[in-house]
Amino acid sequence: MPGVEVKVEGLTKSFGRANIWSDVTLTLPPGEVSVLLGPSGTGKSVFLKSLIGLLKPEKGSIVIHETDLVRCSESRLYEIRKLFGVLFQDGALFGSMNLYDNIAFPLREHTKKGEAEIRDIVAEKMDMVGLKGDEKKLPGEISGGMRKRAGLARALVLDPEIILFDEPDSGLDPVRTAYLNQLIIDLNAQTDATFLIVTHDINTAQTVPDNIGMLYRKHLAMFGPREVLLTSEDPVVAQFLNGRRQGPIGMSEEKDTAQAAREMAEVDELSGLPPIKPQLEATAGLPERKAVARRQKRVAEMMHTLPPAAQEAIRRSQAESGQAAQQTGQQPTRQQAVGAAPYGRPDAPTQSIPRVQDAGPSAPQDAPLGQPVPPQDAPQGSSQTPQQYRQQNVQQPPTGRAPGGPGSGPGRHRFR
Ligand SMILES: Nc1ncnc2c1ncn2[C@@H]1O[C@H](COP(=O)(O)OP(=O)(O)OP(=O)(O)O)[C@@H](O)[C@H]1O
Repeated sequence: MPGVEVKVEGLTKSFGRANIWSDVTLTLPPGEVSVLLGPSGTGKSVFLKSLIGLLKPEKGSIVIHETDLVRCSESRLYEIRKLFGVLFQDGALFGSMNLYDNIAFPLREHTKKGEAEIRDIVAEKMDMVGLKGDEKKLPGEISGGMRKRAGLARALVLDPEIILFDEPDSGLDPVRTAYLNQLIIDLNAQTDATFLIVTHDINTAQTVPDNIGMLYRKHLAMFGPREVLLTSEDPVVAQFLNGRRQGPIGMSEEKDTAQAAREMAEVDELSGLPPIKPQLEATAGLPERKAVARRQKRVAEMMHTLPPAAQEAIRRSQAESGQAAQQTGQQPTRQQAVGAAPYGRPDAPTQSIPRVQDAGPSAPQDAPLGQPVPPQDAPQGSSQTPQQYRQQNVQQPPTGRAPGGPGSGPGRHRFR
């Protein structure tokens, strides 16, 4: 099923008096792969949970298929949640069920399909994630990477239009992460669903997404084509992409302005960025990602609004993929042709990460909050029970409102 656009506008979430982020505005383009980065504790998981209606933002809107999830009825929210597949960090499998039953579970819970049809669907999804033959294994008997792939197969069985990945690479070695990243791109080619991945892994951010966003200092500091963030020389981005201690991001909170400025002055190479890596392509033999052509057209239309370094990187990658197509005897794609057209206003400004000195004082991200954590936010172990699944899973009707801030109001209408 083709992916759907997700339009987030002016979204604000607090727990009691502690604001997590404010005024988050972004659009996940249909069928494209987007990554959300950000230092620990900046509210990436809270954002994912808000998208699927497990948490209720107090301001703003999340519009999917013309429904605002923040304000719609519980029954409509229940319908919209069926469009989502979610890969939780640990796969969130039921420890007592084998992989087959785990993956069949949503079909048995939410559809009237017979066992023969369920068998075909489970077999197809297990094959897609490379788990054919492992049906009888229990979650405790397999590796973390296999558990993630089983969780992914379970997220796929209802043919979701949107798939959310909460740190798919956590706990995996670099080789397994590389395989999983290729699997994500291959699944995007096969499903054309809209993907949003929360990750800390720089290699994932560099090679997988079409778009990258970054949460920082309680705001969405940036969201746009991958080349914008990957070429940004902003100190926060440079520190994050290089995994350095020196810079504005501290251990558990942002550093104060003076300390960050001292470190910046002491270390000259802080402005450098790692080279841009080519984006992964779907494995040979699979269908081409439909999102690629749509994205190229979209990016060509917004090219004049992007910073010069991002424009240059986009042109370079289009030229490289055009050359690769020529070498393999393929026609250059329509997008490569679009990329060769002249661009207007190459120096137009775009949104950037706020400098340290621009930002106000910040509270420690890990400060204890005066509000009880709702059940769905409890830490997940390596397995769960069907009852926990029913509490947490997006395909279940909400059992009650998660505590949010006081009241809800109209969001500001501003798109990035
Ligand atoms: N239900 C809740 N009640 C109160 N505070 C919460 C709740 N859920 C999350 N928080 C707080 O919100 C903040 C952001 O948490 P979140 O898990 O979204 O961060 P994150 O960016 O995903 O972090 P990490 O990268 O370390 O996983 C944290 O300070 C956390 O304690």
